[in-house]
Amino acid sequence: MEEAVLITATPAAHKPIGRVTCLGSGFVGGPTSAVTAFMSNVDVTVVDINPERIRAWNSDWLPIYEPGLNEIVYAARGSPSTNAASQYEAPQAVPRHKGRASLHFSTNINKAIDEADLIFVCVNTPTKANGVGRGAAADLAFVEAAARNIAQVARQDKIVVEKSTVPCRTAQSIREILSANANPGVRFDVLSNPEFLAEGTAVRDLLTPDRVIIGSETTPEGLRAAASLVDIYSQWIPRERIITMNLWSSELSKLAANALLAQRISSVNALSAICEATGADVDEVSNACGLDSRIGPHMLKAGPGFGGSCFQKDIFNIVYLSESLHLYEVADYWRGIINMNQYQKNRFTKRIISCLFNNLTSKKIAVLGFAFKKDTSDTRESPAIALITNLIAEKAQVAIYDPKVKGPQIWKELVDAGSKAGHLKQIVLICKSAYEACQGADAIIVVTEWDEFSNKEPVNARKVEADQPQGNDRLNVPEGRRTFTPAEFTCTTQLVLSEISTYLSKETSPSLPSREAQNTNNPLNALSHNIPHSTSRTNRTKQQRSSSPPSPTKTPTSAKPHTKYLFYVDEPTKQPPRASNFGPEPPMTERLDWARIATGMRKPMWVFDGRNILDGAKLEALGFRYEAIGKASKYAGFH
Ligand SMILES: NC(=O)C1=CN([C@@H]2O[C@H](COP(=O)(O)OP(=O)(O)OC[C@H]3O[C@@H](n4cnc5c(N)ncnc54)[C@H](O)[C@@H]3O)[C@@H](O)[C@H]2O)C=CC1
Ligand SMILES: O=C(O)[C@H]1O[C@H](OP(=O)(O)OP(=O)(O)OC[C@H]2O[C@@H](n3ccc(=O)[nH]c3=O)[C@H](O)[C@@H]2O)[C@H](O)[C@@H](O)[C@@H]1O
Repeated sequence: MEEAVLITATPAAHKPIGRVTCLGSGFVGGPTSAVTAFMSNVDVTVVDINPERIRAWNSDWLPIYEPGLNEIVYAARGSPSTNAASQYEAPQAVPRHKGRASLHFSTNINKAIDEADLIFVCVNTPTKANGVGRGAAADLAFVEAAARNIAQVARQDKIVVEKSTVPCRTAQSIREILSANANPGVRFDVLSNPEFLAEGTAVRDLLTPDRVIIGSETTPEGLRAAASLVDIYSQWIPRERIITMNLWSSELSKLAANALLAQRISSVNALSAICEATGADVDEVSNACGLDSRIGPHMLKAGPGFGGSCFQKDIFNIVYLSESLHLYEVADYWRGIINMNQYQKNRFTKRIISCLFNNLTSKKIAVLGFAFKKDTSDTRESPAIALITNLIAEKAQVAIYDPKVKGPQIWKELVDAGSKAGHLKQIVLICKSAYEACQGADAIIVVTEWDEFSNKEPVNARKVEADQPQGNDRLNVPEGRRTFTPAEFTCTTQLVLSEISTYLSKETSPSLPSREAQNTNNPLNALSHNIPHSTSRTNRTKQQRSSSPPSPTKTPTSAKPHTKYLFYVDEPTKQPPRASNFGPEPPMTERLDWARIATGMRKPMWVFDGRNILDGAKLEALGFRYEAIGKASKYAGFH
């Protein structure tokens, strides 16, 4: 068996990388390329077979929503705004970070492959829908097509980096496809470099990852290729967080990490069912367990079942692998996590139906949130889809509001889940505000934990700091210095960028690579330097202003002028010229006024909190009947 190898010194003759091409401009390819172009000295060209996506990446209206992403893309593109007539002025304030554009989006795939020294493969790897392994194995058609394309076009040696999540030993298949189709004299080295970013925190995760994994062959050529990639990442990531290992360990580590994370969520969701039956409170149980340092606090939040494009797919991948290896008990173990997730989704719907007197016919149900989690526009496998499909089957009228998901995307998901488009138009309403959705409703269901829905007191930053400085470990902030808590961190673009800017500029931080500490041209510094302190166009609400943690300029940890708080608008006020899923982001709204909602609802007024983001006592004081995941029901099953 090959042993894991830690590259401590860069092998002498490895190739310096100047140009990187990324195949796939999705949730991974786009942000990863943007941060790489922004933080390193390489030029990155992102290509995609979907021209609409590339058009969107080249426009003011990016195809995905991620806090902090707009600013980095605009800066790295070096072309602040493509629409001169736009009222969207924020990008003009962003400087060119290197004095030139180093991030490009293109549909000319062959040219980009030909010019690249290193190619990231960030294409989709969905679960197979047909044939052998249907419903479980990974569909590698996009990966194979990408490999063939690279082999046919390349006229010089390339390093091919598998960034997509793939089954263990896929690098072997890629290598065979590349060498079988290669032009004479062209050599390919294949690396595995799985991505661990989570949506909603992608920029932060890419800027300050817990670790970067690079798998390579342990031959001199393989190690040299790995060293080339280490060189890129080490321009902004501390070297000790860049781990090298053999290819198969790297591929399996990605699947394993996702399976372990999903397993925690299914475990806590299973406990939530016990809580509801016994009167225990799942938040209290999670907190009690998470304070054990061996368990840790993350990924222990009960909810309506996990969503997103990867957890289920990657566990199915392990199930399929286990069965292929005749490890049936192992396969059953992992399959149990998905079964529990499905059970949780159905359980939540059943509880709602039970409370509503087992009759939803013609009742108006407001669904708050459609994205699979907050701070993303992604809807893949969102628990909202199964929930709404169930409500439709019960003949309810459904009004949906999500601050970042566009109407056409919601229609598409519901049609893909089996609803008829014509029927949907009659019974589903997509609303521009939560107030519109809740007007005249019999019940409200909170499916996504967007901050604006919560009526809980914002986290008291100072108290959390004193109690549990858990946000700091991820950022490796030196002892005694304050940073934002994870909850604050994920809230807004401003927090993400200003905190990261502060972090990267700390000259005394022992964990920073010296390049960052000494680099006065650090692009993040420039980014915050040049953004005017204008409140006139800010989309921050009164409440956000009063409840936000203090500006880094006012904290003792960040006295530098360039760490000032960013008042930044990332939403254009003008509609884009075409109708599509890719449009301007609507402004973030203030927190919901639940008293106002109460005045417009039908009685009895139900609120079903799928995320435990509401203060039930406050709602009950307003006359609502409040039910929450993992808390004993007061009403279900009594009719
Ligand atoms: N979404 C996430 O948060 C994460 C995803 N991953 C993994 O990364 C991979 C990509 O995921 P996403 O970015 O979410 O998928 P995505 O579906 O958003 O993007 C994939 C893109 O690749 C393009 N594409 C397909 N074949 C191509 C080709 N031959 N040449 C150029 N472009 C091509 C597609 O048109 C699409 O735009 C998957 O394997 C996924 O499991 C890993 C970590 C996080
Ligand atoms: O491979 C991937 O695609 C990525 O999958 C997840 O990231 P992501 O799916 O974007 O988001 P998570 O924060 O992990 O949430 C996944 C789902 O679990 C739910 N969740 C999460 C955490 C929790 O405590 N409880 C809970 O129900 C979320 O609401 C969401 O529906 C992993 O966290 C990433 O590390 C990984 O790179």
